[in-house]
Amino acid sequence: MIYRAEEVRERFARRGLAFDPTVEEIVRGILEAVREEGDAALNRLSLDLDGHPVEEIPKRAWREAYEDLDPDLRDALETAKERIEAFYREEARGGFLRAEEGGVLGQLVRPLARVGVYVPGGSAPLLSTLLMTVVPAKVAGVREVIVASPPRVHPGILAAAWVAGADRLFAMGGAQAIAALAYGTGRVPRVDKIVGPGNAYVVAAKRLVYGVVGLDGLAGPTETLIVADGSASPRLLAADLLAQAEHGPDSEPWLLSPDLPLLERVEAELYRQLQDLPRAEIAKKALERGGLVLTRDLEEALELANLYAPEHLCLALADPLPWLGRVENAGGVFLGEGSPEALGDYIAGPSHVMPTSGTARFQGGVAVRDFLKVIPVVGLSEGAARELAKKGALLARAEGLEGHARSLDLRR
Ligand SMILES: NC(=O)c1ccc[n+]([C@@H]2O[C@H](COP(=O)([O-])OP(=O)(O)OC[C@H]3O[C@@H](n4cnc5c(N)ncnc54)[C@H](O)[C@@H]3O)[C@@H](O)[C@H]2O)c1
Ligand SMILES: N[C@H](CO)Cc1c[nH]c[nH+]1
Ligand SMILES: [Zn+2]
Repeated sequence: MIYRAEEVRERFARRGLAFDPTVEEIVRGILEAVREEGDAALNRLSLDLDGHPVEEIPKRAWREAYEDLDPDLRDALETAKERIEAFYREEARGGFLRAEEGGVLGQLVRPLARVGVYVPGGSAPLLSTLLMTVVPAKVAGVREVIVASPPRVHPGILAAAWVAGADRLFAMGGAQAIAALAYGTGRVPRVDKIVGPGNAYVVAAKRLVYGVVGLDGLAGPTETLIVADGSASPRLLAADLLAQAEHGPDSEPWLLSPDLPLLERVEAELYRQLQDLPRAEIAKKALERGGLVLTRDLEEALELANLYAPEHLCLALADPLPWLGRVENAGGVFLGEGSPEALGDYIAGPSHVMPTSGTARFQGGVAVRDFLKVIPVVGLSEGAARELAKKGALLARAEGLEGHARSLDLRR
């Protein structure tokens, strides 16, 4: 379906994370049950929803899965892990302590102690998501990373846990896994923060436990928005749209271009490539949620892309670099046809866990900083404290907080 820009503008501008009240009600029930009854509810729910009780899978089984893996796949996992690790080692994470008139001001930067990572496994065993979350957590220095993934956990996920250096892994999925990580049960320890994407149940559960634990964000169904000019290949564009459409019927693939013949050729290519795509039925539904959009020019395409704030923004342009300055809202940017999003999904370097549903307006993707906390340090000299106390007391009295003002008066 080819839309005109005016037909999608309002929809793009209004986008935001919407919650299905039915899902939310189910999830509230699950959270409450796990909080109240712990492991008994966790097991019951896991049996009801996933046909299997919760179990912890020991490291020995991860290593065996790794050793049994096809050597080429093992090598691909190792390369992906090394590239993610190298990318996140670059991220600044040092604190500082600055001398200030005889005293010090600074920031301590500390890794979180225990983090829960959710690795989706309902529709596909996303072993790459394990690497994309556990590796930056370990680079940040998190002591204990606990993985949750729906039973029966795919051997590829176990092997990825081995390669990434996770600490524990529980076969548990959905809202019950989020509840177990947030509240803790007899078997599952309570974590400080939950990181990772998931379906509507997982995302609703994460939102509802925020405050009991920290969150990386609410990454849900994947989406991609490609801006293309006449230089782009219809075959590659269609393949890139289908790559993300196959995630789920709720994925959203969009292509924006001022070139109508290009859009028409991509439409024909999509039908052609769908013929033998194993997940064609899923991809077709996703294609109905997204679409092809004819824009006036590339400026309008970029303006709409910023309104939409996609998880992935792909610039399939002859010369993409000069357009980077126009990008305001995106989870990640992919420059040119040689940098397809599917490479970002697996092996380019940055984590593929990126903000969806327009949350890229205010949130970036998973990175080392998600696993750190910043603690300010104030150590003023007597002279500096005396100097600042007078103005501080004035501010306190302006707020009507006499107790604060008196505390400061005593320093003068
Ligand atoms: N944005 C990102 O960074 C990113 C990355 C990877 C994946 N994703 C998205 O993650 C999602 C993964 O979803 P998934 O479904 O494949 O796996 P999932 O692991 O998130 O969900 C499966 C779980 O959902 C629960 N569930 C299913 N139906 C239920 C019901 N009726 N009631 C209660 N609970 C129910 C089950 O307990 C099951 O274990 C996809 O939408 C994918 O696009 C996003
Ligand atoms: N595109 C998904 C969300 O960014 C990540 C993924 C995992 N495996 C394949 N793709
Ligand atoms: Zn993907």
